[in-house]
Amino acid sequence: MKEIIIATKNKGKAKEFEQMFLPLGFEVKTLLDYNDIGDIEETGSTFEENAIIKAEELSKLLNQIVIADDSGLMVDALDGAPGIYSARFAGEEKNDEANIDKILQLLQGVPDEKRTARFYCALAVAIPSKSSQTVSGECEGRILHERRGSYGFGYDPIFFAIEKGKAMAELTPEEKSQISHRAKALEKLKENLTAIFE
Ligand SMILES: O=P(O)(O)OP(=O)(O)OP(=O)(O)OC[C@H]1O[C@@H](n2cnc3c(O)ncnc32)[C@H](O)[C@@H]1O
Ligand SMILES: [Mg+2]
Repeated sequence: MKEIIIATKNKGKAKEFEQMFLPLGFEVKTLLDYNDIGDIEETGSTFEENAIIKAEELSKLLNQIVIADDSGLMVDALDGAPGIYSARFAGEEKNDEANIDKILQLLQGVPDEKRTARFYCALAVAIPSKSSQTVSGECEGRILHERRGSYGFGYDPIFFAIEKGKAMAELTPEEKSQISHRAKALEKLKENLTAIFE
């Protein structure tokens, strides 16, 4: 099987990429398979910049085509926060549960109609000695008042996905990949980038 490398250390993302790339005939490798490679610092000011930083750094190291995902949650009542800081919203240790608690606390007393939010995903593709490309996808939703469901990862338990009428964490992997920000970005990648899929 062909192989595609994703510059991520996030287990939830890695699982989703495995499931989404399998039908395309790709086996996914991630930074979880290269444990001698350290953390790549996300110094950009947009999702796109951070995705490019991650993809290019690993692509240079391995001299291979690499995809990276920079994603996050944008809450309207918090002026778009946590945004690019989603992973470390409640502290450097990147704790999903603490991040969720912080969102719920900040939105205490905020009524449903003001709890609108979206997930955003930028995917960057770095190809050795070519310039990098990015695509993005979004998924509209609302922040719930409490956790629901046990699928997925990250902020999924408190994100009500409008298109499905359910919490993201109540969706099976197949259902999530019909509507997610990540799946939408990947769709565009398939259209735009024949180089990795030929
Ligand atoms: O940088 P890598 O190694 O890929 O892993 P990361 O977890 O640090 O990933 P990001 O920097 O892109 O931060 C993404 C944050 O947004 C959250 N997130 C992204 N996609 C999500 C999804 O599909 N469902 C729930 N939360 C998501 C995720 O939990 C993180 O807190
Ligand atoms: Mg990160």
